[in-house]
Amino acid sequence: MKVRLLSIGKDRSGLYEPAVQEYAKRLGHYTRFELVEMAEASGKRLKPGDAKAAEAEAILSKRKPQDWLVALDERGSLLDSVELSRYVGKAQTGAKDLLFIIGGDEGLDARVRDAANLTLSLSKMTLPHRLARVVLIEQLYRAFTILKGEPYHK
Ligand SMILES: C[S@@+](CC[C@H](N)C(=O)[O-])C[C@H]1O[C@@H](n2cnc3c(N)ncnc32)[C@H](O)[C@@H]1O
Repeated sequence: MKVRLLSIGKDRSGLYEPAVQEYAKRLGHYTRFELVEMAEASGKRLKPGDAKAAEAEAILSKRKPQDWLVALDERGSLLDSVELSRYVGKAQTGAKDLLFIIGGDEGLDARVRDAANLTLSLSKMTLPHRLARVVLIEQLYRAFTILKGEPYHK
């Protein structure tokens, strides 16, 4: 199984990158894991709606036939950690790969949300996309430890 976490835009502050790298390393013990970063289209002087549409096209071009696409959005479904681990486990037993998508400053285009197998909310609050990436990657690590019955999750 392969898990990819695709995000739009860079962590200009550098605040979150060490945590992301730490959890990426840990996740690598459980699954093939890849971080994918794409440039924000808003930097290309497009209007916000056009930028989101351009990003949607680039995001959807990364989807492979065996991927379950999970779009991160504050209006999505709220799962607890065990429910997320079950979702990951279902993908694993179904020989599916997981492609998680975190949007940029403007959020995700409706085309990405519509194409998703799951729209996942981390909370009803809006998080900066880089912080959302840290929370998600920790929850993915947690999900694999739950699937293995390891004591990390209490
Ligand atoms: C700054 S937010 C964009 C907010 C934008 N106004 C919107 O309506 O989507 C950037 C990205 O971070 C992720 N994100 C932020 N808060 C989130 C939350 N509570 N749950 C899930 N994803 C979140 C989403 O992928 C979102 O597209």
